[in-house]
Amino acid sequence: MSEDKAVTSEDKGVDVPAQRSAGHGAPAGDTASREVLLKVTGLQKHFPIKKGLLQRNAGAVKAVDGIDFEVRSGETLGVVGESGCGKSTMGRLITRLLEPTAGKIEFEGKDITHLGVGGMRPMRRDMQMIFQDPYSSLNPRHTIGTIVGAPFKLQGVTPDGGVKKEVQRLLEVVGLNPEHYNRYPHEFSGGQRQRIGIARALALNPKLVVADEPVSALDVSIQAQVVNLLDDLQSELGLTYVIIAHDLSVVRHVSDRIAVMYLGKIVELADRESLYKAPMHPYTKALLSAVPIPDPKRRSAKSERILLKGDVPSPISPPSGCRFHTRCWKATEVCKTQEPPLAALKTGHQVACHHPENAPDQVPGETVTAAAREAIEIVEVRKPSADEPEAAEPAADGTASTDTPEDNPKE
Ligand SMILES: Nc1ncnc2c1ncn2[C@@H]1O[C@H](COP(=O)(O)OP(=O)(O)OP(=O)(O)O)[C@@H](O)[C@H]1O
Repeated sequence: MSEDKAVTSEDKGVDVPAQRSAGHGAPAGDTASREVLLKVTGLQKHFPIKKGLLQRNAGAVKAVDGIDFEVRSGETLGVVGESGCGKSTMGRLITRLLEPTAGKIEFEGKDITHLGVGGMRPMRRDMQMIFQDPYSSLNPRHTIGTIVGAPFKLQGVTPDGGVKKEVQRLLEVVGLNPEHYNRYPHEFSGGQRQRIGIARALALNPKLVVADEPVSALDVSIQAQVVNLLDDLQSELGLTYVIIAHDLSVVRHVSDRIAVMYLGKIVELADRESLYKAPMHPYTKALLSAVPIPDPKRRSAKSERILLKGDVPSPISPPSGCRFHTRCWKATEVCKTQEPPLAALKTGHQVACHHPENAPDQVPGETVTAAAREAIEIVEVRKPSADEPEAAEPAADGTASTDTPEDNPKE
């Protein structure tokens, strides 16, 4: 998230005092050299399906089915994929809101995979979650002061100067008026409510923040403001993020690395630049083809969108071999039978594909199946005319965002 950040908190008049002590939150730069904060190995979550009066086991929803990744201190890992591919389950597993079926989760080198409520209590301060829907995640009967101050109560912590003063400071940090301490959630707009959720997540000075679709419930014009706020807070407070989104355009400007998930698996994991410039997995290529092109020079070029036919298969009985083979236009016989491993085909770029794009074919000489030839439809995307406004997109420089009065944070 670091290097192309264009708007600072000062630019936006957001006063973000330094909160975290030195050591964490190293200055922006090469995240690869930083220490690993979170390490996930072979992580699985299978939700059992029970049937009948006797509640017999009738299979399982393989929501997360063996994933490996690391998150380094101070970096942002974006996690993308279509609805139902296991992103939220992954987020809830790593923050230990869900018990994993198998695999290992290490936080700062400590195995937290099966820690109980008591064991997790001290860790809760270090890892927080921001949820998708700011409307339902805030209790309508509680004031903002009570909501943002709740983590102190839960953890039995009294900040210097008292809870009220600290909550008011946090409200200011996220760009809200501290005098609105006694107001209720319904008195705030969607973007402001998400700021309240962010203030609550920051209360205990966490190291890792997992944001599950933090802007998808918000108006497009507000999305950029919230994304930029998260970006600023990361630089100021040295936070580490896992940001989950179904849309590659949301994580584009804020991620250092991006993991693409499909049916419970990570199919591609790469540095942001590498992924956007030369995606290797056909699924990623299809997702990217749906993202608006931000470069005005390239925008005038013809743009083709890859439409994947058919629905995402059921995670109860995912396809054999490569799970994407039923929707892939490059699928061959080997894809039906052998699951491709997630392998580094380039420095900082891993992919699980027998026939990757922008990389040597891993199983050359195979013939594309008849079904694969019918798997997609290519649609030419109409180029916007010169006088046509373009869709606002969360941009690092916030230029696509309109500061609507509705979300003017301090009003
Ligand atoms: N508690 C549960 N019990 C049974 N199945 C579940 C449960 N939670 C999630 N699932 C299933 O697991 C799969 C992955 O769901 P998940 O919410 O993690 O995906 P997602 O990628 O975050 O999608 P979305 O963006 O729609 O939330 C889905 O098929 C979902 O129906």
